Amino acid sequence: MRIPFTKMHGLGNSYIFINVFDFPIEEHLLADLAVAVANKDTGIGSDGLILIHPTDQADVGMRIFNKDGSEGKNCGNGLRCVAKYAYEHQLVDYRRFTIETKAGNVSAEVHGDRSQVKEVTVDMGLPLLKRSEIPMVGGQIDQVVAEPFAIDNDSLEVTTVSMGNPHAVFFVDDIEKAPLTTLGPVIEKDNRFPEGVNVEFIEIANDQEIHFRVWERGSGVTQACGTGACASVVATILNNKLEKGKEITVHLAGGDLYITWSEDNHVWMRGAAETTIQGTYIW
Ligand SMILES: N[C@H](CCC[C@H](N)C(=O)O)C(=O)O
Repeated sequence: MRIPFTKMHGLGNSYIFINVFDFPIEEHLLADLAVAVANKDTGIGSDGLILIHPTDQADVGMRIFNKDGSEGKNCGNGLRCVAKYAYEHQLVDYRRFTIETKAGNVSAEVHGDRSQVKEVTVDMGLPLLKRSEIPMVGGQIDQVVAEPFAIDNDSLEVTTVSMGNPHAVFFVDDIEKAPLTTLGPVIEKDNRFPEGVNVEFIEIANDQEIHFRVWERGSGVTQACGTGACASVVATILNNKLEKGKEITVHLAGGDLYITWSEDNHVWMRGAAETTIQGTYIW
């Protein structure tokens, strides 16, 4: 197959995008295609695959597949790239439009002209906070906020938030010493998370900034995670470490995202989206 693709990233969290409006792909090929394109040696190299597809539920649709071929229900960095692509390629007529995800619709607004969108704002909707919505098993209390979480020989405290996809957030005193590659993969697959989980470590810098590192479900360490940044700001506010309604700067490995958990409970994400390669993948 000769597959036209565009490689884009949000703060270094990169995906291979296929415009299904022009190039439909059979469903049974998608997981293997995600693994193939993500491979830096034999493929293109990315954190996964994203399809931009027609839908009657929104202006455009997004499906996201992790590096291991698993399908995620949402992707914040992917959404900003999809919005950029859709506006620049005239799949949509206006700067504000809706995007369907497996977790429901979101609304996006692009900033910049059709020749090059630099930044996108997304209303990510409401965070899901119930244990059953994460999902997480074990424990009785309906919301998981600073809950004791024994793992290997460590005893941590976990706060869980779903942005349509599951996130386990842990607070550390020094982000550079976060056990990202030691505990990340273990927590990702822990049986308390029946659908797996994205794992975030957070250091509070001040009342408007946090430092962030992530081990992603299905992709491992990535430079950035948009839904993770949203979940982390919500978790920090649930722990009374930050104030609701203020724009928080999240310093990720790949750059900064600006997140607000507003008084009406919507989570807003603002950040960059960039195109790096357009080409044909031979598979
Ligand atoms: N690994 C995630 C999907 C990608 C999310 C991330 N790249 C983002 O920007 O939100 C999951 O399986 O839920």
